[in-house]
Amino acid sequence: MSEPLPHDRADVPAEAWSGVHRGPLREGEWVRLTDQKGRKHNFELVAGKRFFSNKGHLDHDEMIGRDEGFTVTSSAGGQYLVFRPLLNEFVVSMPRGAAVVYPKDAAQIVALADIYPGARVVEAGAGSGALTCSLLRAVGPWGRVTSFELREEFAEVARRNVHQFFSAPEGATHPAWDLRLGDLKEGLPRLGGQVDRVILDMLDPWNCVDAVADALVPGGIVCAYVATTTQLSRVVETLRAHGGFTEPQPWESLVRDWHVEGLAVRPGHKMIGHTAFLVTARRMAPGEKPPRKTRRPAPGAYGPDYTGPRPADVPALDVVPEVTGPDLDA
Ligand SMILES: C[S@@+](CC[C@H](N)C(=O)[O-])C[C@H]1O[C@@H](n2cnc3c(N)ncnc32)[C@H](O)[C@@H]1O
Repeated sequence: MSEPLPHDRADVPAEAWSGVHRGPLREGEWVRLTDQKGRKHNFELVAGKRFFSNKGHLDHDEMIGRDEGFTVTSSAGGQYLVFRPLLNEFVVSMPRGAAVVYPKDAAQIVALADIYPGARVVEAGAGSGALTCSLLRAVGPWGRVTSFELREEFAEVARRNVHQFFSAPEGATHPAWDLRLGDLKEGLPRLGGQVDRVILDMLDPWNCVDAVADALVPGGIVCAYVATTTQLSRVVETLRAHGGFTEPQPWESLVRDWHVEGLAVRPGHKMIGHTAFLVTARRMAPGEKPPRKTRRPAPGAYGPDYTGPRPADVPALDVVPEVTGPDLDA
């Protein structure tokens, strides 16, 4: 990217930008209380304030100044476990503008899009800033995360949440973060290329594929996060049709809790049914194309010879995927 990295906070040590705090709880920090039924309560510690629940009240002053990891008892005998919230706990309880990337998916994005310390990452949209926090953690203070957001009110929510999580000193932003108001398609070309990773969490990622291809370094990764199968199909086909990316890899992750108590060892009864799909692909070097897969038409697919009706939004494939069993060694 053309602009210099904004490491202008010599007064803030690099480790301060992890979002992790040590030592006694301070006023202004967030805490997470877990009651005896496992219910969570997250709030900011304010001297003189009280936390109320169906088990009476608790004074914030009882918690300020103590090392996290203790139990407090409320005025009506309720017991609460007190810790600072972890990043995955913070993002599901922080104020939201747009829907957030859930922790299980943020973890997959960091792993599958191979986000590393020092990486130059671009994301859109910033939304509520949930994924931004994971990306900033992964690139560290010497990386760069440029977040585009179309809507000013969402950008403001993201700014506040990121600021809150990293507990930035007054007026300081994370040194690796560059939040830009506007459309990724227009802003990306102005970054001057040399982007290592692009993460797209928006309604129409397929419309950004050309801009992403121009910005990514050879070997760079694009990762799209989409909620529906129609979006999934469209973004995969657009990446394929572009020709300058490797075969797109669609993913979904399902996470299930387990109940383990004595001989009662079984999967939990509840799980999050669906969040979104991920698609990753790597940028080829300029002028290079990936080898075409050997394919034969599948009956009933919208292939080159298909002339019947099909949903207006689903493009016909120029090549129809082979119908095979699972390739477990791939
Ligand atoms: C689902 S939200 C993103 C949530 C975010 N990743 C998080 O974890 O908090 C999608 C956001 O993308 C923004 N958006 C949609 N198209 C965009 C574009 N072309 N450029 C920048 N932002 C865009 C929307 O305004 C919306 O806030």
